[in-house]
Amino acid sequence: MNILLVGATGQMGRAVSDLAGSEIVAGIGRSASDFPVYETFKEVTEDVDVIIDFSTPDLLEDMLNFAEKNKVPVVIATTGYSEAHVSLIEDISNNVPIVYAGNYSLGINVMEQLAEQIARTLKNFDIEITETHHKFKKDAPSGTANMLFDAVNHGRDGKLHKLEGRSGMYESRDQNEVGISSLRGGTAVGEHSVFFYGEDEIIELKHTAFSKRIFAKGALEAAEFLVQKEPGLYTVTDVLEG
Ligand SMILES: NC(=O)C1=CN([C@@H]2O[C@H](COP(=O)(O)OP(=O)(O)OC[C@H]3O[C@@H](n4cnc5c(N)ncnc54)[C@H](OP(=O)(O)O)[C@@H]3O)[C@@H](O)[C@H]2O)C=CC1
Ligand SMILES: O=C(O)C1=N[C@H](C(=O)O)C[C@H](O)C1
Repeated sequence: MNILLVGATGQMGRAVSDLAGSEIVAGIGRSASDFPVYETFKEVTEDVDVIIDFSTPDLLEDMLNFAEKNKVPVVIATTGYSEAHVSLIEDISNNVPIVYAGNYSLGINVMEQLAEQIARTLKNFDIEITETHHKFKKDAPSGTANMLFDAVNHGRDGKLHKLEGRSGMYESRDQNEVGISSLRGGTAVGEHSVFFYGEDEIIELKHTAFSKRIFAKGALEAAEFLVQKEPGLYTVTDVLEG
């Protein structure tokens, strides 16, 4: 594969290039690397089979314009998108194949399915989500916490709503709220828990990432999957199922 790596010299960009080596033919970023790194998409002249993006929402529009114009599939791993950004991803996926996920690890994608199943079965349990990341992370809640919310909300037929951080006075807990708490510090790679609180019992589903390598590996597998595919919006579960 000839890969264009967006966010090439960031923490995740370096994890991807360490694994992919010479498959990275160019990057988008603001520092130098072993391969050509451009600040804008219009400078890219290399033949590209697939784009892998670990960068910032600010680059989304230019990246999707480049992908559509050159008919190049895209693996989107960046988080922190607005609803308008997500609509744009959905629109462009009518013309180019896209995998879009807030987390490319294997474990989180199975955890999503388990969380949905527990939410559906234990209808009266209160649900809370926590996430912990390194001190450099820019967005909160994490993309993964949002995915886990979507999973439990699906299990409760769309009746749930998010409460991002609690502060102040409350009469009582709204049965349909899901509190999402974000912790930031040090070098924490990524920890996510979904708690289900019942009467005299608690279930905690917990995932801990010990390296950034797992996300890079998952994104590269998604890229291999995508180069064969028709336009559409795909998930990591689609990648795992081949
Ligand atoms: N889906 C998943 O599995 C995962 C997703 N992520 C997500 O990936 C994204 C990147 O994470 P991470 O690598 O830790 O972050 P970094 O801040 O380390 O990397 C972001 C990179 O994007 C570059 N960049 C930012 N703005 C621009 C711009 N306007 N033009 C060109 N380059 C730009 C930065 O350049 P500069 O250094 O010069 O600012 C930096 O190199 C985040 O959204 C994160 O949440 C992370 C891990 C896993
Ligand atoms: O910024 C990170 O580091 C991570 N971001 C993703 C997220 O927002 O969920 C995935 C992973 O947890 C690491």
